[in-house]
Amino acid sequence: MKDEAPGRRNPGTALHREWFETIRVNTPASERRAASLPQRRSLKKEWQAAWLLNAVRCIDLTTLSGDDTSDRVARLCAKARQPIDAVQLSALGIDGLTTGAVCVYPTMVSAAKRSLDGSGVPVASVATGFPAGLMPLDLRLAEIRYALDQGADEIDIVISRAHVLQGDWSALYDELCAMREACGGALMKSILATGELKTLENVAKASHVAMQAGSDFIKTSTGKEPVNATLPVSLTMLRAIRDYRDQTGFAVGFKPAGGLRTAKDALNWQVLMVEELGRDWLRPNLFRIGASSLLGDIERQISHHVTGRYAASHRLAAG
Ligand SMILES: O=C[C@H](O)COP(=O)(O)O
Repeated sequence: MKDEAPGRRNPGTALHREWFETIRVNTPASERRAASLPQRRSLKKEWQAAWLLNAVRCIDLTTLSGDDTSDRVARLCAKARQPIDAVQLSALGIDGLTTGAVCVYPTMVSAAKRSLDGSGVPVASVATGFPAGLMPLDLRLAEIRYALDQGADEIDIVISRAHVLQGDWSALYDELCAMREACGGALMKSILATGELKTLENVAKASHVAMQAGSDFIKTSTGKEPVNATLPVSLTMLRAIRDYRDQTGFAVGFKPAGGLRTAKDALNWQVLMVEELGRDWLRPNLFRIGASSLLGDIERQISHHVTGRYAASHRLAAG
């Protein structure tokens, strides 16, 4: 796999409709497969803690609220630097654990960069008219450039759902290529907003176009759609990632986001990754979990693993 270099970028390809035009997705079969996951791998207790710690290092710790302030972002960044209590980590023989990134609105990037200075934790910014993306393209591209000027290391863009719903794959591809170019050296994660794409076939096709246009990650949702990340949608996207790897040799990352709140979710998504793509994908350069409130439950489970009891929520470091 060509994914070892830290700054790896997906070079993309020309638009190859033949890679996706005939795709058919058996929705009931995908749903059955997703539903069977929790039973497929019963993780032993001692391994659960390791899987949960791995989930932590893959979290894009997120705040995307209308009432965000630089103080809230600073608290979030403090959590990103030290997501799990140091005493508990040392009981597990680990030190230096951080989240994968923090994810904020463009106007919060500079506050996040200040708070994360020297930590090595990247700052991801949403852009392109997040969450709906219904702005003229030049303004969406200008927003990417603004976020980069503020210091963003990664850009989470949203696609135009209308292009997918109308089957206008050239328009989607061209728009994404323009965004990819505007991202320069920053990683581009493309949010498909799958809850608004109507069918799993559309999800599969949009995934292919996003990767062909050079997305470094494909991401399920903004967290603002009525339906956000689900296991059947994720299964469809992972199979598209596998196809793209088979066609090009390039490993694109995956980011489920929106509604992941429990340690069980973190385990289920990792099991899905391993079963569909293999263990190589379970690291931050190929797997991120976009979540605003998942860390609290993981902390509770880690605390229980170390001490044998659940800590009161005010004793945990997660906000
Ligand atoms: O990209 C991340 C999502 O906006 C987070 O969604 P969430 O608040 O449901 O965890």
